[in-house]
Amino acid sequence: MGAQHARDTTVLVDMDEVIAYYLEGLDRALVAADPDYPLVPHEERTGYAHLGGPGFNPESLAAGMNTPGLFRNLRPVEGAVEVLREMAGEGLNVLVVTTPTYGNPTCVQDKYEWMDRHVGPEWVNRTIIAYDKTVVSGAVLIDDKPSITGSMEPSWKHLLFTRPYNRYVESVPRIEKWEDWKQTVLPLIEPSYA
Ligand SMILES: Cc1cn([C@H]2C[C@H](O)[C@@H](COP(=O)(O)O)O2)c(=O)[nH]c1=O
Ligand SMILES: [Mg+2]
Repeated sequence: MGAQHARDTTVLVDMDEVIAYYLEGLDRALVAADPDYPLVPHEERTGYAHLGGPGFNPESLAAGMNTPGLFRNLRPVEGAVEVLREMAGEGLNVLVVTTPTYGNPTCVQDKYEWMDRHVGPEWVNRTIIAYDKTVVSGAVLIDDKPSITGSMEPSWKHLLFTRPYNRYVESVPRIEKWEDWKQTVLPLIEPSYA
């Protein structure tokens, strides 16, 4: 079979903190696991891995992160589901690419169920759960993590989805909010597409 597109129109979209509010769900799970857990207000997080306040117990953090059902109950980010559908409707090949939490026994199933419930059943097989996002081919990856590394030189250009803990990053182009997708995503696919 020949190539279906004359150029790569694949847009890869991260899940946690990009289309689903992971940190809200994690906070609930942390307090359930340890009522004294020192939560970090989201606006005060200084980095991606800043998940506990002074004196936090790493075992409580692990218990929260590994809570069954955590990933099933996340709230969708405003506008995200609509934009996924809109991008697909414009002929882009949209795939959701997300890293699992290995110790969470329901994480993988929860992520597929979340996509089915919030975006639609046809999006389940558009969901790639992978530790190494560099092996997934695409034109653009929209992701909140400041630095994404793996075993390959990525084919995609990273578009940083703005969250409080990545505001200090200046080296990566960013998308501030979903409604900006046309101005930010399309020029990275091909300038003439915009
Ligand atoms: C936002 C965030 C996520 N994680 C954990 C939770 C998930 O298992 C993965 C998701 O990673 P991805 O880069 O969004 O695919 O990582 C975390 O540990 N800390 C965070 O701030
Ligand atoms: Mg993320």
